[in-house]
Amino acid sequence: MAQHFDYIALGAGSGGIASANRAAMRGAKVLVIEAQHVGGTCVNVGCVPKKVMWYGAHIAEAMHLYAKDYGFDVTVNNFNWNTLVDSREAYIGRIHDAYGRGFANNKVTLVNGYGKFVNGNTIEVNGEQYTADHILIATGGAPTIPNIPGAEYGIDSNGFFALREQPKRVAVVGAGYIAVELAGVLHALGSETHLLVRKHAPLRNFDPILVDALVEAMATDGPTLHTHSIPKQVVKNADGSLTLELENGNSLEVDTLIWAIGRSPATGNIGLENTDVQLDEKGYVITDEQQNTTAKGIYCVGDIMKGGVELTPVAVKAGRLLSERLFGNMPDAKMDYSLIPTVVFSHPAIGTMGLTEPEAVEQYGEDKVKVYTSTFTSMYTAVTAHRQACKMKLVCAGDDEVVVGIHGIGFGMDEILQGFGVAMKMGATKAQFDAVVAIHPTGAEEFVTMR
Ligand SMILES: Cc1cc2nc3c(=O)[nH]c(=O)nc-3n(C[C@H](O)[C@H](O)[C@H](O)COP(=O)(O)OP(=O)(O)OC[C@H]3O[C@@H](n4cnc5c(N)ncnc54)[C@H](O)[C@@H]3O)c2cc1C
Ligand SMILES: NC(=O)c1ccc[n+]([C@@H]2O[C@H](COP(=O)([O-])OP(=O)(O)OC[C@H]3O[C@@H](n4cnc5c(N)ncnc54)[C@H](O)[C@@H]3O)[C@@H](O)[C@H]2O)c1
Repeated sequence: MAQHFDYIALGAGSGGIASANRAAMRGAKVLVIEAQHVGGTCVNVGCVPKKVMWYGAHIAEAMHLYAKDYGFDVTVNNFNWNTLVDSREAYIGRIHDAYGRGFANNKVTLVNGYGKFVNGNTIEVNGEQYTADHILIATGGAPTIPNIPGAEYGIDSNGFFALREQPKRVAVVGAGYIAVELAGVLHALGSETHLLVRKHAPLRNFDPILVDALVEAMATDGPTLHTHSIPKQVVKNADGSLTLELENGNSLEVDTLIWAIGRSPATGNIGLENTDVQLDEKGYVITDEQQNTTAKGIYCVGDIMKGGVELTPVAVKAGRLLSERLFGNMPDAKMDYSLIPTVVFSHPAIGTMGLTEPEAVEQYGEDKVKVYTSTFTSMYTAVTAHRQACKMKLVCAGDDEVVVGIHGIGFGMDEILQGFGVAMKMGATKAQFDAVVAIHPTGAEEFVTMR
């Protein structure tokens, strides 16, 4: 006999955990099924280990680039990659424990195993069947590997987090968040790092002020950027090194190759053919604005959702709102996918929300868009030989100059954006930004003093 639950979450990542706990808090009998580690991509091979490595890179930069001019005579005898990895994994272990306590407190049942739909209200895992009135699919995604000869000699972001030895020479292929973040970390920690992008720059869909400043920062103190560089073939050499052959005729020899060319949704092997859930041509789940799939009683949040935004807080919020709708007496609850702030943990960090300048011009017309910018040297680096630029931009639209885009790159930008996000979400105008007294001396004050 199948065990029956009010709610099953397939996948205990950002979306599944948040939704399951909220449903249980609202009185539902909940089952979570997880094939690997609780916490999903974010906790195990995403945001969390990435941010730890980024902090490690910060410490390296402080010692190598800045300490001397602050008067410290620092001699670094050794950097032990494994110590950093051990500290990181121990921290992740403590997060796993916290999730376990959360599930226990909320009386959520966890089953470890790979779940598959048997029909629209039944999931089978480890040979057992479980039924529910409501089922959430939150299975996340996996890194994409290109279809070229020798691609298998490369690793992906999961492989990066599994590295127990620091690569001496490394190539990172891709131009998105992951490529930029991993290349920045590897470079700062001392690997000879090459970042290969297909077009003229990384993060090319971000506001041009960010792209230009990032490229400038990379040229000064960052990984070697190879533009217009498309891998054609990877050859493994007798000494174990890899030669990356490019379509433009160039080649590059490295010890480790990391593919960071995007991710694909994990929907291909979960028995969706036994349900009425429809996928788009790339395998993303089609939903309406309340996370309903095309199958009654089956919902979806997170990275597998068509038209979604692949960020942890998005999966978490959508998951919680769905549970409020299903079990919390909030029939109209739905996620607002507009104006989502995001940070790239590059060197220096990027924070961005809303429209880029080109997008605003296209949407409102050139004469309705006014742009304010600020360029300065972060005070943290200004007293050193490694001066690092901060660049900020406000994109305003209409006669009221509503702030429709906020973009910044520079020291502290990762922590600055959240508060301005509140103002933007409330529809703040440039005049309202200016009405706030600045906090001095900070980088954030530039956003309220731009002329
Ligand atoms: C390197 C990297 C860095 C990132 N950094 C950030 C960041 O700094 N900030 C940010 O906001 N976002 C970041 N992200 C994105 C973020 O991790 C994802 O958006 C988020 O994890 C998506 O949550 P999810 O619930 O959709 O899926 P996931 O977190 O991927 O969880 C899905 C879970 O489902 C499980 N699963 C899959 N199929 C089955 C099955 N059949 N049965 C049982 N379990 C199954 C998987 O094992 C997994 O645990 C990063 C991603 C990566 C890869
Ligand atoms: N700081 C953060 O919040 C953070 C960090 C990491 C990831 N994420 C999330 O995870 C998602 C996935 O990140 P990602 O970096 O894998 O994907 P992405 O979509 O951001 O970037 C993929 C990049 O690879 C390039 N590319 C695609 N195919 C290629 C090929 N064959 N050869 C060379 N380049 C190719 C694309 O042009 C694109 O620039 C992001 O969109 C983001 O939402 C967020």
